[in-house]
Amino acid sequence: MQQALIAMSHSPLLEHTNPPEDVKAAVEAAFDHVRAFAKDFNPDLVVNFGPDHYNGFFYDLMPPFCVGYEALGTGDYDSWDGPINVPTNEAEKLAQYIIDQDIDTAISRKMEVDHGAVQPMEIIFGGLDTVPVIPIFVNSVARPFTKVSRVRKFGQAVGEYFKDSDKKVLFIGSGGLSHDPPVPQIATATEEQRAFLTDGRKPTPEARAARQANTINTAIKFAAGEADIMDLNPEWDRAFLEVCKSGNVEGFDAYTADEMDAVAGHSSHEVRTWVAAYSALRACGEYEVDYEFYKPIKEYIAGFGVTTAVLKK
Ligand SMILES: O=C(O)/C=C/c1cccc(O)c1O
Ligand SMILES: [Fe+2]
Repeated sequence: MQQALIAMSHSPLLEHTNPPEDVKAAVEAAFDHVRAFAKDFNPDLVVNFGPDHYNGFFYDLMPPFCVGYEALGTGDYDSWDGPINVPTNEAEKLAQYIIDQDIDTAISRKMEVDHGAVQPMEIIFGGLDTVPVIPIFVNSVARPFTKVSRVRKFGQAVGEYFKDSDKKVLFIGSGGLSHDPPVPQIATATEEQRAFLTDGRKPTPEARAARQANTINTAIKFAAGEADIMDLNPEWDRAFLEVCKSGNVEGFDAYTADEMDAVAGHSSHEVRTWVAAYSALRACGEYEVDYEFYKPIKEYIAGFGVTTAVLKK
């Protein structure tokens, strides 16, 4: 088996809020599963589809996709802070291949990636300086959003590139499922928020702490039924997981940005990373989802999903 997949939610609240013990234990068991899965698969390379939350990408230049040739973590919410082990030459060849398939992508020789991109690798491998990783940004917070069918085609191009590779490649998708954390949106932003969304790199320690405290407080209130954010939508989450399991990645095309906002929250777009990852795996062959965990967890502001998939023999 040359390709495999892990698609999972992330949450910066994992270390900051306190769900009931049985919920924490269930999430930890899911993390144990993905760690064992990755250890068993023993990838030579990870291709990591991740979102960003205005830590690395801003409205001064917001691409739908970006392949990182070199990258570093932003360290938000105590996530990976520093250089990432990216095989630059392979990333360059991958981007050229994607473009040759008539799918345009940005590239970066200094891509900054936040908790949303790095958390799965921190959980699975203990960091981003171990297994070589090509980080790929998939815009999941900043309108305008590219159509989901485009994300599928982008993922397919990535998968095709690796289909006959002699390397064992693990595709990771990080994000989702339904959730609506307090990340500002450009359409409703105040002047100050608009300035931040446009060019908010390198926040002061105070600004970063205030943002993080706001998210943590919102999560605590959300769990207590008192927060002014959209509820999680387990029904939507389960339907999305069914599409992942079906193997029919064209089924993702029915999702539209407006409907996702309306029924699953403004950060449900993070499932675009799953769409890219599942489409990449599908381009390598028929797959089966051999593990699924799901729980709506208000303390993490996340419809929390964890899946693994392998190619059919
Ligand atoms: O960027 C933030 O401040 C918050 C991000 C967040 C909160 C809850 C769930 C997630 O997936 C997030 O990325
Ligand atoms: Fe996120």
